[in-house]
Amino acid sequence: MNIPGIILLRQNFLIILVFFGMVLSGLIYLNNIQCSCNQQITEQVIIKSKWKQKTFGLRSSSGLFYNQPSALVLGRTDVAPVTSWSAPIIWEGTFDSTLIDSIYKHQNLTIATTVFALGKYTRFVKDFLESAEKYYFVGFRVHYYLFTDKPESVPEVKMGENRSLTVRKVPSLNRWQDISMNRMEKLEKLIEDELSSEADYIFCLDIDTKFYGRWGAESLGRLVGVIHPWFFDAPRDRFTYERRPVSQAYIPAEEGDYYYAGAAFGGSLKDVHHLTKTCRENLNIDAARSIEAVWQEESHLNKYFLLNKPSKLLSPEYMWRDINEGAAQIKIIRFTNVPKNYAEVRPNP
Ligand SMILES: CC(=O)N[C@H]1[C@@H](OP(=O)(O)OP(=O)(O)OC[C@H]2O[C@@H](n3ccc(=O)[nH]c3=O)[C@H](O)[C@@H]2O)O[C@H](CO)[C@H](O)[C@@H]1O
Ligand SMILES: [Mn+2]
Repeated sequence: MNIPGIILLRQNFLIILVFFGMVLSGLIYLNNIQCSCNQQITEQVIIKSKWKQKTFGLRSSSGLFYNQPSALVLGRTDVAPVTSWSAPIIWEGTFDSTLIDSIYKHQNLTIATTVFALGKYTRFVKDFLESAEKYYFVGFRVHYYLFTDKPESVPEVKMGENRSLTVRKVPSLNRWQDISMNRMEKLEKLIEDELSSEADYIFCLDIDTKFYGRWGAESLGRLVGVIHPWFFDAPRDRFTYERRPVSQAYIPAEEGDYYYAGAAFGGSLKDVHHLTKTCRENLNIDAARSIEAVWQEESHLNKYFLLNKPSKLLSPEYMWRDINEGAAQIKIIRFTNVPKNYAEVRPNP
């Protein structure tokens, strides 16, 4: 080969080399993009599966005897057993406790249950815990979390098998409204930091309360609200929703489904985490504008449930006015407020 021929060959060789170099770096670039995508997907999967979700379905045992459910006849005709968005409303006579317990026992559940007792409200702890041990999720694993500013005053209560109590010290607060509202933030943190790998469901309850009847697996659901005992038969324009548009809890007179109690709500960890986070954020926005909703976090909870419909509602049997009060529709009082002298027990009016 002559000299110009050799030069030509070398030039072609260089061009081919550069071409392959470009293809190779292109491939490396694409591969990197794919890797970082995979990484993002893995992270998403981890975030999603952070919540311990069991999806066993509603398994039942053979050989279990119970009354045949009817497609035609309602268990109750004097109350509504379902909402207009097809969520069940749990009333006595609408479920079979033996069947429900047997279904949920298969799932080996842990139910976290939170209460707050600050200041003089520590006096309610003993009756709450003792009555819960008798009636609340009997036969299931229950982990109570009690937040108090006086851990030393928490009484010794004998816990059943698979049942435990964790006491957390929290700072005292001067206003009952702040104590009540502050629960949302504390619950949000508890779920985030500790419960995700520990519990399957959570219920958040008032402490000035007592159980008098079964509260069991019929109450379990993704997002659970309790119909307030004073408003189950009232028209929505009479509900004590927050009516000032400046508040994040605002609900106009022509909107609203039910009036829900602030004293009891629950559901899956993921859903209750979202609920507490949203309410805490909205409480903070209101506070920054120097506005406090008429019924504090209960107002924000009602706004949340208007925009995020509960998947299950509990009738006022699950949060009644007082053990000595009745109503035609209340066939059993499961959980009720205990009477209190507001002026004496609260730190401020
Ligand atoms: C039946 C019902 O739905 N009750 C709600 C209602 O009034 P309540 O009269 O039930 O409110 P409350 O005085 O019981 O306060 C709510 C909770 O805050 C805690 N606490 C309060 C004061 C105190 O000094 N120490 C203390 O620990 C305690 O856990 C108590 O159960 O409105 C409140 C907010 O405005 C809450 O939404 C309550 O859940
Ligand atoms: Mn209360």
